[in-house]
Amino acid sequence: MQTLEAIDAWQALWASRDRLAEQSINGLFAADAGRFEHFSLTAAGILLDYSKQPIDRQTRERLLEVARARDVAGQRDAMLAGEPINESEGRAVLHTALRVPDGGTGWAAPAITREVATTRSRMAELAAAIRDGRRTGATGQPIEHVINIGIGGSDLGPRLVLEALAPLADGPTVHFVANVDGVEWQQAMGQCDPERTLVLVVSKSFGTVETMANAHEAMAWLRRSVPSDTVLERQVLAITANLDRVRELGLDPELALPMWDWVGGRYSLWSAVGFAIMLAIGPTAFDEVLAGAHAMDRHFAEAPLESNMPVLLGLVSIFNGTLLDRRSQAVVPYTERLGRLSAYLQQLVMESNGKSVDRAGHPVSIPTAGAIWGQTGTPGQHAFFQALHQGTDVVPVDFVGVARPVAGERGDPLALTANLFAQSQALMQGRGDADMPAARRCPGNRPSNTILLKALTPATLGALIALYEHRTFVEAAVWGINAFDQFGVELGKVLADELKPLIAGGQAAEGVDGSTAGLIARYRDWRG
Ligand SMILES: O=P(O)(O)OC[C@H]1O[C@H](O)[C@H](O)[C@@H](O)[C@@H]1O
Repeated sequence: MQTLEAIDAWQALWASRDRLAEQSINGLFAADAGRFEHFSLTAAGILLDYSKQPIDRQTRERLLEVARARDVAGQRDAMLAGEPINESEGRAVLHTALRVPDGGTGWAAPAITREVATTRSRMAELAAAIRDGRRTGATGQPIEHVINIGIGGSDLGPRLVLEALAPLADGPTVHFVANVDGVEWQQAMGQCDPERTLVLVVSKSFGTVETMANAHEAMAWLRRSVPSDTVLERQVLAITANLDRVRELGLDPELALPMWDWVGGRYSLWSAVGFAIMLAIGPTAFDEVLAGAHAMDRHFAEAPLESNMPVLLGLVSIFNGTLLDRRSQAVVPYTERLGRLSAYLQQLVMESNGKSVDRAGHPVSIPTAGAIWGQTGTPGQHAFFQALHQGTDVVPVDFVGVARPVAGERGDPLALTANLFAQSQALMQGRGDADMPAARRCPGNRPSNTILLKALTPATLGALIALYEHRTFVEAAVWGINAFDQFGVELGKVLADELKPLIAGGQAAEGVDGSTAGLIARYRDWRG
C-alpha cells in the first residue's frame, strides 16, 4: 500500500492547502446550484450535509482517491471479516458482529455469531424477568433501581443512550457510578432502597481500580443492608471479558454476562455492557438500537466510497484536521437528549486515534486526532460560539439536529431548529462591510457539517453512534494507525499505584520529581 505522502492526490491536496483554506464556501454555492444535493446524502434515517465545507468536486475526488490508495475499503472488509486488525494486541475488532439481527449470518464466524446470540437471549430473558418482577432481589422485593458501576467504555455508552432515550424508559431507574471520589456513589445510595437494587459491575478487564473500589463499596452496602445470604448472588451482576477475576471479587462467574476480547471497551455498548440500557428501555427497544447501528454497518460495508457516509465524514475530518491543520473540532447537538455526545466522542475519537506511531511502530508524519469537544445548542451559543464566529482559530463544527420532536416533550422545536440552521449559515456567510466597526465583523467562511436525524429513536441513535465509530475507523485507516489499542492510558495508572503509599505514608516522598514531591508535601499538609 502506498504511503500517504506517495499518493499523487494527497500531494496535490497538500500543495494546495493555502488555496483550500481560503476557498470561499459561499462562492462554491454560487457556482453550483445543485451543491446541496451533490454534497449531502442520507443513510439509516440520517442526513449528512457537508456542503458547507470548502470542498469542491475536484477536492472530494482527490480525497476519495486517497481513501482508495490507502485501501480503506480493504481495511474495512478486514475488520468486518474478523481479521486481527488490532495488531498490537493480536485481536479482532468485531463490535459490528454484536448488532447483527438474530439469525443474521455472514458478519462473523459462526462460533462468534452463536455466542453473541446466546448472550443476547440470556440478557433479554433476565431483563424481561427483572422488568416484570419475576426475578426479584434476595428478599423478594422487585428491582426498582439499577446501579451501573463502570468507567470509560463501561460507562459512557450506556449513559449516552439512556439520556437520549429517557422518554422510553419504563423499567428500573438506572444510576451511574464511574468516579472513585464517592460523589456518584453517595448520590446513588441515597436514592436506592438496597432491597430493591441491582448492582451491575461492568468492566471488560475486571481490574479497573475505580470500578473495583466502587464494587467493594456497593457489595458491602448490600451485605449490611439486606438480610439475606443470597444478596450478592441475586443483586450483583458482573459483566466482563475476564470471568476469572469475577470469582476473586466473591461473585459466581456462572452468573456473569460475558463480553469478549474482540470488543473494545469504547465500542462495547452493544454488548452486555449495554445491559443497563436493556433493563431501562426493554429488550425490544435495545434491539432497535442494535438494528439502527447495523443499518449503518450495512451502508458502510456496501455503499461505494463516493456515497458512503462514514467514509465522507472521515475524509472531511482529515481535510480539516490533517490537511488544513484545524486541530480541534466541535460537536453541537441541538437537543439536551444528546448532551453526553461530546463526552462519548472524546473517548471514541481521542482514545482511538490519539496516536503518534503507525501500525508498524514508525512515527507518523502527519497530525492524527486533535481535540473533539462540545456542548448542546442553544446553550453553547451563549458560551463558546463567540470564538467559533470571531476567534483566530477555525474550528470545524458538527451540528446535530433532530427533525421530529419527541412525542410529549415540550419546548419550541422551531426556535431550536432555526438556531441550528442559523448558526451554520452565520459561520459560513460571516458579516461585515467596510462601514462596520471591525469588532462587529465576522470573517465567515467557517466550515461545518449538519447531521440531521429524522427523529431521535433507538434506531437513529444506534446509527448515529455507528456513523461516528466508522468515521473514526476511516481516519485511522487513512493515517495508517491502530484505532483499537490505548497503551497511553496505562502509564498514569502504574504511577498512581506507586504514588498511593507515598501520599499516604508519614515519611518524605523520595525518588519522585521535585514537583510531585512538593505537591505530596502540600497535600499532606493541607489534608491535616
Ligand atoms: O471496562 P474496563 O476494563 O473497566 O475499562 C474501562 C476503561 O478504562 C481504561 O483505562 C481504558 O482507557 C478504557 O478504554 C476503558 O473503557
